[in-house]
Amino acid sequence: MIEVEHLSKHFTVPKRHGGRLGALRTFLSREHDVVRAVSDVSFKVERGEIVGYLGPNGAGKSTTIKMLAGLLVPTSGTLQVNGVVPWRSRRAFVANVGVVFGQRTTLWWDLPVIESLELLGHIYRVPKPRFEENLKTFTELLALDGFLNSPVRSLSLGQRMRADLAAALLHDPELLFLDEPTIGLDVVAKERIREFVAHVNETRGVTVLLTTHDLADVERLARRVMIIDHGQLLFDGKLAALLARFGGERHLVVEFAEPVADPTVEGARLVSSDSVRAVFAFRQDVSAATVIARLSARYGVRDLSVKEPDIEGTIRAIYEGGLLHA
Ligand SMILES: Nc1ncnc2c1ncn2[C@@H]1O[C@H](COP(=O)(O)OP(=O)(O)OP(=O)(O)O)[C@@H](O)[C@H]1O
Repeated sequence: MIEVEHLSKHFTVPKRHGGRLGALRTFLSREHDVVRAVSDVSFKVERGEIVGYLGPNGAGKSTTIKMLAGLLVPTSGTLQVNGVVPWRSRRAFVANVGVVFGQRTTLWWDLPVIESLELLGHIYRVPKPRFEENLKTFTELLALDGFLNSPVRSLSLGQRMRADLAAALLHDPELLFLDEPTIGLDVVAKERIREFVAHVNETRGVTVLLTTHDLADVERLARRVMIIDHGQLLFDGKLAALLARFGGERHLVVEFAEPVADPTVEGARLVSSDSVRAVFAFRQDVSAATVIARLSARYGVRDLSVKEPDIEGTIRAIYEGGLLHA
């Protein structure tokens, strides 16, 4: 369904100068830096999968999604969605894809929700009976009826997100891009969105690529995760495999008082180290207090924290400790 090979996107930005008059020098200079937002990324997504696309801020997630959605042209590499190159055949492409950006709506701000949906039905040429059927289904599943006649600008964030989801799926796309679909929602509203996404995936076979910072979304929906950082794909596999590889142990993240080269401590293994920071992993049956005591006896420690091997902790440790770079 999605085939991405050696995909890269580089942006050229004015070189930033620091110091006194830095802003003026930045403004006047003709020098440029290259931001490698996405760098040599390859993956495939099969029909019917839900894949979590994760990474810290600025990792390259949105840039990848924008290329997949045909909104950005890659610098190099190839990309096909359903056999179509998105930015070359926008019309053929959008017919089969739905996109929901949590941060902004695709609906018309001043129109009642129902009119936005009808307008989209016309734009996508959804046959009338199919439109009515989908509207009925989504109204039930997403409980839209209380606000179908309200203008989008008057909706709560949760209501707007539900309306956006219905809008993205009205034309029966086979693929759905969800970019932070639960951002800013309360627990109940988040769960409703997750339930709906799981339902359309199960009953309609809709393939979903999900970008989120909320790992409960991933835990609930995605069996497979891809992790990107600094534009590079660091992990692609089952969530369970990621947790088995990095989650089986607890991690001790240490900040030393001074730079330490190759720190060691009995009972824990060094996962990564970078001047004053180091990450150690240790087994569940080893006491954290013992490892900490041994460490502080040997080195000056400014700060430390123990990370439990839950999904949240595991993935945060991966981002912070660069575990996958190791
Ligand atoms: N149009 C642009 N021009 C220049 N640089 C850009 C542009 N778009 C993105 N970047 C840079 O590319 C890198 C990747 O950005 P991107 O928005 O893809 O990250 P992200 O993983 O989606 O982050 P977030 O979780 O914060 O949304 C960042 O360094 C960003 O500043």
